[in-house]
Amino acid sequence: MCLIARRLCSILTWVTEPIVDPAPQRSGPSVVLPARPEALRINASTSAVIVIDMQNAYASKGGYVDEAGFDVGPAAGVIGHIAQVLDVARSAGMPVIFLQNGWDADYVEAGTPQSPNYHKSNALKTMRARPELAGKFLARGGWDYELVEALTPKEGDIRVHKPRYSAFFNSQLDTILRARGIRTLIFTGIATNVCVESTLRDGFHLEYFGVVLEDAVHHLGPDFIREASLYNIEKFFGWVSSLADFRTAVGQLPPAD
Ligand SMILES: NC(=O)N/C=C\C(=O)O
Repeated sequence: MCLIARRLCSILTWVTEPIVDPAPQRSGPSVVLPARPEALRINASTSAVIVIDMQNAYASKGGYVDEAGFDVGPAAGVIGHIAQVLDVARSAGMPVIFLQNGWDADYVEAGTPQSPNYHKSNALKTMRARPELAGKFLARGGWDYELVEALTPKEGDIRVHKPRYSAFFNSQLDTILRARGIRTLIFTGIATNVCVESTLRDGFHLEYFGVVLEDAVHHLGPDFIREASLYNIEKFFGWVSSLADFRTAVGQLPPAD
């Protein structure tokens, strides 16, 4: 009943609210993606799916966030939802960009005690508190840093390394997006309230239109933080949509060659 009401609400919003168009000069077919607070017009060449940090560190038992005491249980469902988003995007020829969070194996990129990251990173703090874990978390080349097997990139997908929460900081992301004329970023991944939100916020300041698919992300912390993050995004920084609406909308685009 609740689901039907939400779906009805999303359709009504779509019909009554204006449609935001991030790339009015585009050519070729486009579709309307229902979202809160307004629907957006998108197409395959000016949009990209951004997959934030779907690494063993964030989504697997025995990875960093599990060892640091966060709940990774819901990540399994999110992996399945992201896989569906990626299938739909690839079929339409929409770029898929995987972000991977972490540092070099010697942790030079992680920073010294003069870096806030050294003090706030729960990966670094957990390794300092438990020396038997030293070198295990988020080091390039290790299992923890790798993407979960179910989301192994396919031909044509792009991988981008990032050393801080925002994927725009000290990474190639902005250059890669600009070189392709991408204006709209469809966000999936972990964590809603940390790297997803940080990246969407920085994207907002760089003039990107950020849309979170609310059932293809997972948060770190209590459930209220998910609500707070989605509220912030819907109200101030971007738009909130869902896997079902993405599938229905983007599924109407012609298949990629
Ligand atoms: N991917 C993330 O949202 N990461 C959050 C915390 C961390 O990397 O320590």
